[in-house]
Amino acid sequence: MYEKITPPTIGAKITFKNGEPVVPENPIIPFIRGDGTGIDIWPATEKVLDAAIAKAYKGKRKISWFRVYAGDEACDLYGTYQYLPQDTLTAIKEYGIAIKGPLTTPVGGGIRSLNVALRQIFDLYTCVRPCRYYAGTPSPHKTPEKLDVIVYRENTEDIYLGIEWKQGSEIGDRLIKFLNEELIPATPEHGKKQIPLDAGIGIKPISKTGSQRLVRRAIKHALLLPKNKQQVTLVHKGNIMKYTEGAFRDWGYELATSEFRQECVTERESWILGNKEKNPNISLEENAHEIDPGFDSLTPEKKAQIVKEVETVLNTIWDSHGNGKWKEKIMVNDRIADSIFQQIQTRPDEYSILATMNLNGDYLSDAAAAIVGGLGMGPGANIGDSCAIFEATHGTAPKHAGLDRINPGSVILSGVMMLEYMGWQEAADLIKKGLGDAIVNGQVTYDLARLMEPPVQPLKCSEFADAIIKHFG
Ligand SMILES: NC(=O)C1=CN([C@@H]2O[C@H](COP(=O)(O)OP(=O)(O)OC[C@H]3O[C@@H](n4cnc5c(N)ncnc54)[C@H](OP(=O)(O)O)[C@@H]3O)[C@@H](O)[C@H]2O)C=CC1
Ligand SMILES: O=C(O)CCC(=O)C(=O)O
Ligand SMILES: [Mg+2]
Repeated sequence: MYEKITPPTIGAKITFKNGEPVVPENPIIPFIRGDGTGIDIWPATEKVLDAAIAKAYKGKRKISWFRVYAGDEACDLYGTYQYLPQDTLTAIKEYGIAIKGPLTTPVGGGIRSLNVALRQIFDLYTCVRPCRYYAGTPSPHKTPEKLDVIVYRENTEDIYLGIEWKQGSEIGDRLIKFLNEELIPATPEHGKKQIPLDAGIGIKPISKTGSQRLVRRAIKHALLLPKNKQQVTLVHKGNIMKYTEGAFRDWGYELATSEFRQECVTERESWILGNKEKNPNISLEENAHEIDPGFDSLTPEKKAQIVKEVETVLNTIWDSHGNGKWKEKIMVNDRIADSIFQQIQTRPDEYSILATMNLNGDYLSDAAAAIVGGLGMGPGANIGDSCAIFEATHGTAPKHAGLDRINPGSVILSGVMMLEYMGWQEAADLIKKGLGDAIVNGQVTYDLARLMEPPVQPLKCSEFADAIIKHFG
């Protein structure tokens, strides 16, 4: 079945039932070491995960690691250009849960991203990237502890679908001609716009299905959070990209107010309900005026539309959500993407789950990780309905590769997410404690050491793993 790899002889498969993993006591889990700093990070990660599982379950539970290959080391084993061998895909499909280090993607030309390919091949449509602060972690921000968000990033579409044509290519030029001469003139709202003839072209598909399945998972996650964190913010640039990013917002609200009607309230609904609670005799017009600051300058049609919105909200959810009951529901709001980048810095404690499309989530997860300690502290998970692959937010950081100095924290914390996903909470908790205590004691790698005051001597990557294990307690 496999060309060049052999699964462990001991261990059993993880299966999936209704989208959730069913985990045996001794699961076989494929891992990809990764390019660049993967060579340093993976051994540290494996050591910490194994030690935590051994301590938590005293031999009753154990992972049988199954080494599979992707990226540069796959080419070494399987031959030139064999970046993602069939063996690796077969193993991940068969065993259901995998964990990986970072993989290189060249800029401009060359292969398309192996990381993105894995997400698309296994339909891992949800990328979950929590950004929370560990006490004692140095940060350029004054109050990093106020940020505790989870980026829920759509993981399979948007421009990451990779449908693009190079400037000057035959099909690219044909497409531009077709758009300029036929489709744009046939669309009155585009007026006389034209695409420059020397443009490269990329396609940005955002589907209703893709958007709603992502928002569904985000809301389900919010339901499990403490009351004060039960909020989902739809992040988009819908003012500019109305039918892709704007549609993502609209489909998100549509899903929240249909599938989760009893559990959710939208921000606008909360204003309407709140206005009536403050003044039970408020008219529909006055209420509409309150929720829309520019109401007076709107056209009569637009005013009527907002009044109708107020009436519909009060008619449909006053009984279930009024009289303050909405405060117990999941708040669903939306923010424009550029604004959310400043909001997570200036008002971090106002946000919880940030549901995004693919590109916005990619940017936002690096930015949020920077606030709570940098990319060395940014874990992640790619989750589908019958497979999950855990990986850090960061890339291969090539200049640090092979020097035993990079911070393995983000892949270790991705391992923590994997253990939690498997239901192995006790082992996950040990690692979180060990990592937190190591940081509080100033036992950190170079990235955190350089920000600490007073400065501390940095630990090596491997030493940081040992320090985490020592602090299991
Ligand atoms: N999922 C994946 O596998 C991903 C792969 N990539 C790929 O990785 C390659 C390199 O990308 P690049 O843009 O350099 O981004 P990287 O995320 O690899 O690194 C950028 C910088 O972030 C810091 N950093 C990254 N990882 C860590 C860590 N574990 N601990 C501490 N600091 C860290 C380092 O900063 P400093 O030097 O200042 O300390 C590093 O130089 C590209 O080919 C890219 O496509 C990128 C993102 C995700
Ligand atoms: O695949 C890559 O090379 C980059 C992907 C990335 O930046 C991410 O998923 O965060
Ligand atoms: Mg990224």
